[in-house]
Amino acid sequence: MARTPLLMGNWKMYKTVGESRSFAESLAKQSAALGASVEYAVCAPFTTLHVLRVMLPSQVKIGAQNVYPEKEGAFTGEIAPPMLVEFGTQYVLAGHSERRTLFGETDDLIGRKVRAIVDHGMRAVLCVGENLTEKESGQTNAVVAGQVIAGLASLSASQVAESVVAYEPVWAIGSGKTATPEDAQSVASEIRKLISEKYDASAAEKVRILYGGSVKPNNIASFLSQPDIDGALVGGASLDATSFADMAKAVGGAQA
Ligand SMILES: O=C[C@H](O)COP(=O)(O)O
Repeated sequence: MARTPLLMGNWKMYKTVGESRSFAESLAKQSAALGASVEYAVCAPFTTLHVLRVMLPSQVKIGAQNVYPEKEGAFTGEIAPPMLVEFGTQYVLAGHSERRTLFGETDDLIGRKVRAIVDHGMRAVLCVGENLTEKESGQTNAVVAGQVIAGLASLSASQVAESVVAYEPVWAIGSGKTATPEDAQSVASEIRKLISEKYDASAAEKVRILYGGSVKPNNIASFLSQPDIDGALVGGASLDATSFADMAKAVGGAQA
């Protein structure tokens, strides 16, 4: 069964409402690049979700970068799943390395976020990846496996099948360095094998695995052409509409 490729931008803490409007207008002019066989999404700051939902080409889904795992309550500064649903949010990132390292998010909290995202009918994008020290000491697969198991722990096999895992080596994020497509494929293949063992073959076959870390228009196809890599989670290169459209064209080509 073929998995639908997913090109997902993560805008991080970039773009005001005005800048988001300009992005949407520019991408709308280039919407011919958005082929029907690929799924597109932008994970944007909360303040821009409404304008993006209204203005982005309809092929591009709305994603959020974070959520708090409670329906409502006295959690100052946090955002609840129903608030995201109301904006038409379909994807939510959980466990991005910047959340893990800068904000101290633990595997336990990330697992609760994944559970809350799925419970509210959105799709979780569980981000995993090793840092440089872990890579250099040969721990990549062990670190990634631990994060995958903990992040998905509360989901059933059919819920895992509908979720997304983004493999993002921490040392490749925003650094201009990427994993080689072969190394990224090797980790993606290990993730799929692990999901088959922990859940079932159907979940492993259906779950989409993305690569992230310094993906650009000129290298995205080399990742998407790997058998276990189903898309990309793109930071910096997703901020410019023409760059996003160029990646969309490259993804279409890689899957053709
Ligand atoms: O979520 C996206 C990743 O952090 C990758 O960011 P980057 O494409 O700027 O390296």
